[in-house]
Amino acid sequence: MDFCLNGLFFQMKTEDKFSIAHQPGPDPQRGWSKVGAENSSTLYRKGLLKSQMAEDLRDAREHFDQGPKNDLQYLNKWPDESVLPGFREHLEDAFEGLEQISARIMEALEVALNLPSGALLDRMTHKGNASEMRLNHYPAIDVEDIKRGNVSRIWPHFDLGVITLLFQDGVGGLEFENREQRGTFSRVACGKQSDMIVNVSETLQRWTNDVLSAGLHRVNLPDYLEDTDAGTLPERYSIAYFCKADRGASVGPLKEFLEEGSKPLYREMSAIEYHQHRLQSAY
Ligand SMILES: O=C(O)CCC(=O)C(=O)O
Ligand SMILES: [Fe+2]
Repeated sequence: MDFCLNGLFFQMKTEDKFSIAHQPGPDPQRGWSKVGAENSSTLYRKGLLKSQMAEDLRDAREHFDQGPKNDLQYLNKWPDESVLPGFREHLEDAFEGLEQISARIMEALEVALNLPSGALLDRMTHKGNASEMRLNHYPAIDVEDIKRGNVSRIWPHFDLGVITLLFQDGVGGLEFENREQRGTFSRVACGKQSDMIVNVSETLQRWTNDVLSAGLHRVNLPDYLEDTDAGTLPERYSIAYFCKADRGASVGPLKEFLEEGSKPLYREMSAIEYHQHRLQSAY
C-alpha cells in the first residue's frame, strides 16, 4: 500500500476538505470527517475503565471514507481533480482490488467452515455492495496528551462489517486484545507496508453465532514511547477496507450454525438497520 496519496489528501487546504465533509448521522460515511468527528469509544463501552465515560473521550484522528463506485444511494465525495489529480482513480482501483481479495477470503472461509458454496458470499452479492474503504490520519500529538487519558488515536472497538483488511505505515501502535486474557492487548508489529492484517468483524461473529469472534483493537502508543512522559508521537496513516454485507442481507446467524440445538445469539435484522443502529452512537 502506498501512503503518499493519504498524505496529499490530508494536507489539502481545510476549505477543500470541508467541501467534501461527511454529514454527521447514522448513514454510511462518505468523504472527510474532521479530527474527533467519530468517537470510537462509544462503539464498545465495555472496553473502557469504570472511571471513563465514553462521551468524554475523543479520537485524535481524521479520516476519509469511500463506498463502491456503483453505489447510487450513498454517493462518494471526491476532491476536485484539479486539486488532487489521480486520487479518485487510484482509490477506485484499490477498492476493486480489495473487494476481489475479500471475496476470495470469504470463499476460503466457506470451505474452512464446511459451508455450502456461496453461504457467506450470497449475503454479499457485490451488486448492493455496502463495503467501504477508509483512509485514517492520526496527526502528530504530544505523548502527554495521550497519557492524560481522555484522548486516544482510536479507542478499543470492533469493526462492524464482515472482515476488515488493514494496512498500516511504520509508526506502530496497533494492538489487538488477547483472547485468553481479556482486557490485555498485544502489539501488531509493523512489517512491510504491503502487509495485510485480516480482522474478523461483528457481522461475521453474528453470522457464525460466535464460532468466529470479532477482534477488539485499538491504536495506542508504540512501544518506544510507552515509558516516556514527554515528546511527540509522530503522525500515522492507515488504510482499512471494511468488507460488509449487502444492505438488505440478514445479520442473523446462518442456519448451519444453529444445528444441534444451539440457540441463536443474535437477532435477525438487515445489515443497514444494524449499521445505522451501531453508528448512531459513534457520530
Ligand atoms: O489505524 C489503524 O491501524 C486501525 C484503524 C481502525 O481500527 C479503523 O479504522 O477501524
Ligand atoms: Fe477498527
